[in-house]
Amino acid sequence: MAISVVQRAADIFGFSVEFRGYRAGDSALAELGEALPEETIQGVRSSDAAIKGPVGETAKDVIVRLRQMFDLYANLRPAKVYPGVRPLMDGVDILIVRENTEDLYKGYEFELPGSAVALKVVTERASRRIAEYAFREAERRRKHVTIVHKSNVMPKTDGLFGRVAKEVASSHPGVSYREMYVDAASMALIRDPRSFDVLLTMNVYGDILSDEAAQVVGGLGMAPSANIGEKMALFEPVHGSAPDIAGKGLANPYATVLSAAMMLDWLSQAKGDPRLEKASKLVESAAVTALRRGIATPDLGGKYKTSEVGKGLEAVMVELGG
Ligand SMILES: NC(=O)C1=CN([C@@H]2O[C@H](COP(=O)(O)OP(=O)(O)OC[C@H]3O[C@@H](n4cnc5c(N)ncnc54)[C@H](O)[C@@H]3O)[C@@H](O)[C@H]2O)C=CC1
Ligand SMILES: CC(C)CC(=O)C(=O)O
Repeated sequence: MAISVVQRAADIFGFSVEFRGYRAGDSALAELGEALPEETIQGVRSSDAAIKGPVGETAKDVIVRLRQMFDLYANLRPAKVYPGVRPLMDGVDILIVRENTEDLYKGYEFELPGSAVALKVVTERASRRIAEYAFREAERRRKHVTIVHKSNVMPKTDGLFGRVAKEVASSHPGVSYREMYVDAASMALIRDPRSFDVLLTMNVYGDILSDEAAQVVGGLGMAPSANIGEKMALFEPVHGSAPDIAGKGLANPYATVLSAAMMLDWLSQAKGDPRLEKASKLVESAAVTALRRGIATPDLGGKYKTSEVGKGLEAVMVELGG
């Protein structure tokens, strides 16, 4: 779906795109013996940008590895109410900025006799660069950051993250901020989601809170994401392989389509090509128009299959793109 939408945008705005497909995930493990084959790693490395679909139970060996391998340190997870969806509350527009390379997802787990241990890794460098990213994003939005951690229980690790985030806050006087413990933040996301603009948090909390925020704005089928590094970026829907609905044509494709829009926007800045920015805007506005017209899967109350939503969306792109 992402490919056809990007190709359609390319046709409309007159730029060329070369798509290369690479295997990863459960099927790659079963058929090739590796969830993340070397060819896929090289493919990601040599591309201008990458987009990943759901890969299943081996997600840790694919996406967590790619994030760390290519230092894709900023995980951007917007949670925004689109027309035609059924949100818990209207008017919500949150950007979760999640540190993407450290914390318990670093993968240092050990078994001992009768117990198991995981190391939570937090560095000043990674905390500072993600906080800088979040405050810069807030400057372009509603100028408010909520810093989320649990330093009352983990004063060394989460304490470091919170301290560095507040130091960064002091160099962005135009952006206001508040601090919340993650348990209180998860409650506030339900009770008062409109009070959030940018939510800056650590890796594990960001993973969990972004599923919650997605549900607040209409469900995981509406949640795109970006994994951004200094020079590379990889885009993916927040959701997984949805085994309960897989193969039935029920999966909502908007999360993937909106991830493709994020990719075009990132590429427009990376390449300095305004046609790519126009393409990104067209994909998003076509999604808005299609959703207004009820072109949606059953999770949104629609009656269309995944592929029908894709065709409908492309038709709207052509209509809006001229
Ligand atoms: N970043 C990644 O690659 C991720 C991978 N996963 C993997 O995906 C597999 C399934 O994980 P789950 O915990 O079940 O999470 P999931 O995100 O696949 O599904 C959770 C719920 O959301 C629904 N859902 C997800 N995507 C949807 C869509 N596009 N349209 C409509 N409904 C949708 C599902 O039907 C399910 O009820 C696991 O193997 C997990 O490891 C899960 C989350 C993220
Ligand atoms: C490895 C993934 C399943 C973890 C996750 O849900 C994510 O980081 O998006």
